[in-house]
This record gives sequence, C-alpha cells and structure tokens, in this order.
Amino acid sequence: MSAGMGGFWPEPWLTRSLGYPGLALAAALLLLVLCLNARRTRRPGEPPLIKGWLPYFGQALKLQKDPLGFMTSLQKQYGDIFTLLLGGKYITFILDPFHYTSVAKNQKLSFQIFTNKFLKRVFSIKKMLTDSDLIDEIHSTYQFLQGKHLDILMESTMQNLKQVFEPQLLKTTSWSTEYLLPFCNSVIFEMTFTTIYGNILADDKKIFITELKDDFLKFDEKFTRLASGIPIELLGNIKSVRTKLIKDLTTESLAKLQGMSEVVQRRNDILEKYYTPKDTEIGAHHLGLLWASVTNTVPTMFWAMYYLLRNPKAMAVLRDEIDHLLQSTGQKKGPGFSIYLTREQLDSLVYLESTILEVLRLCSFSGIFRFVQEDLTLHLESQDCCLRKGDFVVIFPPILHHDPEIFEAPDEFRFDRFTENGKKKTTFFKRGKKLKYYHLPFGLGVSKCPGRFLAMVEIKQLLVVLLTYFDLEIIDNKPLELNYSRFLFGIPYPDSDVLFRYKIKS
Ligand code: HEM
Repeated sequence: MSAGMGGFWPEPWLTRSLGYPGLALAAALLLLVLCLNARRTRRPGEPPLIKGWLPYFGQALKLQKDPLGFMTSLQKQYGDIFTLLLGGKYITFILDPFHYTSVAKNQKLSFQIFTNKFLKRVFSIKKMLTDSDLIDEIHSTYQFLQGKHLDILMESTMQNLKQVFEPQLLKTTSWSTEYLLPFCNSVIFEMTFTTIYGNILADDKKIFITELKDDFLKFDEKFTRLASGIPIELLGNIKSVRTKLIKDLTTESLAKLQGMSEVVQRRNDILEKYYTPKDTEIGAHHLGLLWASVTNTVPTMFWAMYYLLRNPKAMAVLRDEIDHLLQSTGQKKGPGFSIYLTREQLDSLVYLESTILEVLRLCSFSGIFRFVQEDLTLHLESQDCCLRKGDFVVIFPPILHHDPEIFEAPDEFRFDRFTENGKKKTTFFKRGKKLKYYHLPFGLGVSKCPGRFLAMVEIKQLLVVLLTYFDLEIIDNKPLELNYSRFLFGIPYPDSDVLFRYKIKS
C-alpha cells in the first residue's frame, strides 16, 4: 500500500466545495501558515531548505508538473539531499542510492506512524493508531503471500484466468476491440479479488464483480484527495461508495464467498479477536488490502501491454521464449485453456521478467516515506545530515531508475535491460561501485511490499496467456504520458488511453 503522505497538491475544485465562509477561514489559516513558513530557516548541519515563493504549497506545483525534470534540476543545484516545503510539510529527499541503507535502518524514522494516519484518512481504520499488537498481528499475515503459500495463490490465479478467458477461447476467431485500461482493470480486478477473497457461487457473479469493481474505481479515483486529508464529506458521494464497499467486505459478506485465500482467512481471524463481529472496521481493513492488491498491479499491467504492443520485436522475443518453454515441458496449446506453468517455470522466463522490471523502472513514482520521531543526525557516507522532529524523509527511487550512469538511455523502453547473456542481470554500478539497490518499485525495508511476488506472478501469467493464445495489435499507436496526479503514491495511470484488438490465434 503506497502510504503516500498527501496534503501536497493545490486543488482548484476546493474553491467550489468550500464556498466563501470556508474560503475566508482557509485564507486566514493560510496566512498563519505563511507566517510560520517564513519563520523556518536552515539550521547548521541541516540540508539545503527550498521553500519556493508559494506559501504552504511550496514547490508542489512544479513537482507535480514534471517530477523527474524538477527533481533532477534541484539535484544539480543542491546535491543529493535537500528539504522541500510541500503542502505545509517539510520533506527531506534522499537521492543517492548509497545513502538508502542509513535511512532504512534508522529506528527513529518511523513508517508505521506515517501509514497509520493514512489508513485512518483513506479507509477509516482507526484502531491501528492505538493498538500496536493489532499492527504486529496483521503484519504476520503477510507470510501467507510468499513461499509455499504463493504456490497455492498461483494455482488459484491461473484457475481464475481460465474462468475469465475460456469463454472467449471457445468462441469464434474474429477480432475484439477494446480500450486497454478498462481491459486491464477488469481482468486484474476479477483475477485478484477471486484469488484473495474467493469466488461468488451465485449466478449473478459477473454482476457482483462488475459492481464491486465500478465502486472500487470510483473510490480509487478520489484516493489522493482522501490521503491529502480532505474530509470525505467534501468529496461528493464517495462516503456512501466507501460505506458500500466496506459492507461488501464485512465478515458476513465474505462468508458467502468460496475459496478464500489463507492470507484473508488469517487476517479475518485476527480482526475478529480485536473487533466485535458486526464492527464495520473489519470491512475497512479488507478494503485496505483489496486496494493495495489492485491499485498498482492494474497500471503495471497496462504499461506492460502498452510497451509490448508498441514493440513488436520485444513481443516476438517473449512469444518465442514462452513457446520454447511450453514445448520443452511437453505442453501443446490445444482448444480451450490448457497450459500450466509452475513457479520455477514461470521464473525461468527471463525476458518476460525483464520486461516487467523495465516497465516498473520506467513507471514507478513511489516515494519511500519515514516520519522523523525526534531531532536526529543521519550519518551518511559523505556527510552528516540533521533532521528535525515532525518532518518527513523520503527516498525517491525514480531518480535512481532514470540515472543515465546506471541505466543507459534511461528514458527508452528496453525489454531486455535486466538480462545478460540470456540470464537475469542483477549487477548495476554507480561511481564504479556495485549497487545494492538499483530497482525499488516495491519499496524498501519495513515498508517493502509484501504482495510483490503475487503481483509479479499475476502479471506474468496474464501475459503468458495473452501471448500464447491471442494475436494482439495496437490500433491507435500514439505516445501516452504518465498522469502524475498520484505522484509519490505508486504506479501512475496513463493520461489517456489507446484502443487495441485481440483475436484467438489460428
Ligand atoms: C505491481 C504491483 C505492486 C506494486 C508496484 C506495489 C508497491 C508497493 C509499495 C511501493 C509499497 C510500500 C508503500 C510505502 O512504502 O508506503 C506497498 C505496500 C503494500 N503492498 Fe504492494 N504493490 C504491488 C502489488 C501488491 C499486491 C498484489 C498486493 C497483494 C496483497 C500488495 C499488498 C501490499 C500491502 C498489504 C502493503 C502494505 C504493507 C505494510 O503495511 O507494511 N501489493 N506496495
């Protein structure tokens, strides 16, 4: 869950929502903050302080417009560590990958304090603020997303993909045309929901999943605003949409599903210990997990498809790699959905994996946030750096991912960038030194994404199915930009969409 800290970005619609009395109050508050902002100056030992001319919002507008360009220009001017004023908060950015470990290992920099506020604002989960045992127990369930448990999940994702695609595989061989984003949304949502939460047995399964997905998308659209601390009452009907989603995920509702994953079963057992059975906060916890499991996987799948559709050479190499594996494991692509790959087999597809890693390198804009619990000094390789209580520290991997010293032609999509002599490439260098961290779309240390293995498996399986069974073509082959409205919150969505078409291979 990309627990971004929010509150950075000016919102033009706020004028409409607040009305004049609200605006007057906001203006008075802003003036107060302006006075406070003006008072802050850089202390000895602290990183360069960049406040900008705009009170409160500071550098937020410039950063949101062109995050990479702006950060690169600040890096050139101020070096690898500096503090920015963003939305009333002081955030120290750490850009040198050799400094990441000092941040990740410092016990006084807290991820949990930071994420708990976010859980309350976005999902209305309150108990995490006060109960550290609950936090620990919830974290213990993440083991069910890895190791042998992942094999079980993987079987389930394949079964669910079969259910999604088999009807089409048995149909005629004419082209279907769709927009890419809704296509990825539908398939990933259904596949992930049924894998983690289970299957609806009733005849109206399709209706249930579609309604749930549509509500989820409405909620997700307002996510950045909720995370920014804007009261939900000011966000149209989102409160009722969230309430409905939470209701769909209460213990009672989940009892109607079959084939619930171990991770959700265990999570539910724990929640029932801490809450009364009818407490709606149980559903809010499940909404949090559902959000984390879908919200980054969808745009990653989108960008993977987009880049492959625009790069026939890459697509041909991937098809070849998959065909070769299917042949070597004695599998024939018969009528209907028949292929099966183990985790080891899936992981042996190095060009497929490299393609996904390359998409994540190009498209991940997550920041890794920590809250400074007390005044402290970070001892870094080249310098000491004083941090102030109440500020935030952010490791910002996009600068690493786009560093031309580490990745040649960093703006280009090179599907085989993470391969070397037909094997996975894991050595990358900066200043002549081998990098421990060169690819961080899933975060770092205590906040590293526990669902990363499942995400990779899902995307790989879906690509294997699409490339094995279908001819795929892009219709509007146009360049798309990343939409930075979720900047610092994970994988951005595209700023518009493209049509593509697919038909069963003859
Ligand atoms: C490509 C897909 C994904 C990406 C890029 C991604 C990325 C991330 C990142 C960057 C974080 C850390 C957030 C932070 O530091 O604030 C995170 C946390 C998390 N992710 Fe993922 N994620 C993905 C898919 C998944 C999936 C499929 C699940 C399934 C269960 C999942 C579950 C979680 C959870 C539960 C957390 C919160 C962990 C905590 O509270 O410590 N993610 N994810």
